[in-house]
Amino acid sequence: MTTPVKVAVTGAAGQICYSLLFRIASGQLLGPDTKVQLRLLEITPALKALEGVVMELDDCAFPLLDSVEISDDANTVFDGVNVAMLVGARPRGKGMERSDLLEANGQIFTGQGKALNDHAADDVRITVTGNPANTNALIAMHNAPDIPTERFSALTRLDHNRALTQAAQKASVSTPEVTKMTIWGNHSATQYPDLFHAEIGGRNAAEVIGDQAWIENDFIPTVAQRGAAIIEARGSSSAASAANATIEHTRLWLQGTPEGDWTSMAVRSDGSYGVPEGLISSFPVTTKDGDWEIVQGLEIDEFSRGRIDASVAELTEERDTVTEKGLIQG
Ligand SMILES: NC(=O)C1=CN([C@@H]2O[C@H](COP(=O)(O)OP(=O)(O)OC[C@H]3O[C@@H](n4cnc5c(N)ncnc54)[C@H](O)[C@@H]3O)[C@@H](O)[C@H]2O)C=CC1
Ligand SMILES: O=C([O-])CC(=O)C(=O)O
Repeated sequence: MTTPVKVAVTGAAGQICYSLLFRIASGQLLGPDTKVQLRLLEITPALKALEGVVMELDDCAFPLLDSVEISDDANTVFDGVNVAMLVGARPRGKGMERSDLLEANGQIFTGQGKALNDHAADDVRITVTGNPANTNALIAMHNAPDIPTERFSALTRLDHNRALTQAAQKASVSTPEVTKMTIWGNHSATQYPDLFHAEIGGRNAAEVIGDQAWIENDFIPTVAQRGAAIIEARGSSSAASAANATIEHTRLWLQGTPEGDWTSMAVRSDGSYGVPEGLISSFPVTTKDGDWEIVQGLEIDEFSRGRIDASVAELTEERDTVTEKGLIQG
């Protein structure tokens, strides 16, 4: 057994966390040899519900769960944490876009950025799931000047997984046959799920599928609108699949992407692929030992260029909005 890892999770009494916490505690994030200390943040009115969740965690008698602490104070929860999963934020309802949540949620990430800056462990790795995830991560990053910017990320692995399944079903293969999937841009309706650099059974995925109309009129909108379709069907937003993706995103970041494959992760742009430096945008990323690198050298044709630019334009607008609101300094 190695030293226990301190994992902070916000929004711990919410829907996503009702799946996420149990999977972390059972070892699915850090593996079978690492104990976990859970640090759970909620707003004061939700602490009672969170106590109930903690009772249930106790009742699982997870061998790897070393301790659980709860609080409504971010400074306490983030003290010494190695991993922070920022899930706590209001979800959208029917007919809303995720960016409509900036007003309600943006502020949360100024305070949490500052608290992480002042209290997290030196090796902290931070993932934002709460929407609008890219711009919330940008806000947290700007409010944590002492934390290296590469420690901040936002979740697009859920979109990546959605794209894997749509492609696998179309090609009548199982999901592990689909590799090198990329989600570019924003976790929003403008995101660009890219089949042109993906592979199916080691061959170019777009060529294997051989149906440009399906890619444009079916695949891309289905993946990009999947969150809304789930809200329409379930009456509330995806929870178990979001928890699954949050685990997978962080596990891959800590343990590394498999040889010959990559993941999608929204990280601070260094200007790669013409994405303005400083935006938190989704890229194809390889990871190793807790570090990530944007995959370089992919050729971007006119179709992909237009899609990436449209999503990045939206991210730029969101950044301008939060700058105007004073949530980040321009
Ligand atoms: N990036 C992604 O792929 C996905 C993101 N989401 C987003 O994740 C967020 C959470 O979704 P759910 O768990 O379904 O929502 P939920 O409403 O069930 O839970 C959110 C929880 O966050 C708590 N919370 C609110 N403000 C907080 C604060 N300042 N500090 C700590 N906790 C706070 C609330 O009390 C609530 O318990 C939403 O913004 C949703 O849109 C959901 C699915 C996928
Ligand atoms: O659509 C939503 O609001 C929740 C979410 O981000 C997703 O399911 O991708």
